[in-house]
Amino acid sequence: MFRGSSNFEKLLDKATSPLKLEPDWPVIIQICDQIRQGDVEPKFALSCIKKKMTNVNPHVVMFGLDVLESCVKNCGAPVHDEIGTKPFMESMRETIKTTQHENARNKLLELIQAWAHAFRNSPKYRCVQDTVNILKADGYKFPTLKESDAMFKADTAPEWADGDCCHRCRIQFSVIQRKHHCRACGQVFCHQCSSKTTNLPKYGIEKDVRVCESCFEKANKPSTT
Ligand SMILES: O=P(O)(O)O[C@@H]1[C@H](O)[C@H](OP(=O)(O)O)[C@@H](O)[C@H](O)[C@H]1O
Ligand SMILES: [Zn+2]
Ligand SMILES: [Zn+2]
Repeated sequence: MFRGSSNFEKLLDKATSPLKLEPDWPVIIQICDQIRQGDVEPKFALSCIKKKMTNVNPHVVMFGLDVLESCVKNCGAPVHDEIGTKPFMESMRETIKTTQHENARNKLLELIQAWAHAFRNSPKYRCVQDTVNILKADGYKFPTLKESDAMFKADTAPEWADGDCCHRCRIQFSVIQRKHHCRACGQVFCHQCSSKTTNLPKYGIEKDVRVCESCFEKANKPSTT
């Protein structure tokens, strides 16, 4: 875990270097991949990104916002679960109130508005819309919403299901018969039914991870073309 974090921090410092003249998208994509592959905890990643918001250098702040925007768009629920919390939203409000950089303030208002729109049907992330309402009540002016900003295109691995027996052979789990999860379908299996591994590029998972028999076959069937 520690290695992943230090590697993540190096990537983030590179992506937000004040020496850069424009966003370093290849590095930003690597950062998103690290989160999507589980190489770094989303909570840790976002705490590092948040620190960039308070940097004295406006370039660092703006590049940090580019990283934040990309992670929210590309990493799915693990990141949404972090930003859609009251503490995170409060820290964003604090940044909007205290930052010396007008561009950063406007970019953050734009992002929070886009997230509120994207999460409009998710009560779980209600505090994002609440934050927009509070900021409006505080007199902040939001830019016109661009629908495209609120489209999260990421195809992310499904959340893990729970169960007391194997999804495929129905054997009951016990102290001996341990549970395992397929990273492709998210279902719970015994070891015998999920002993294979494969990468899942469609979910941004480049390394081999545990999958069930049927997901292994699907991921490795010869293409018909
Ligand atoms: O070994 P355990 O103590 O039962 O814990 C299980 C392992 O962590 C499994 O990881 P894996 O899928 O990578 O095997 C995970 O899928 C299960 O949900 C956990 O219950
Ligand atoms: Zn089984
Ligand atoms: Zn599966």
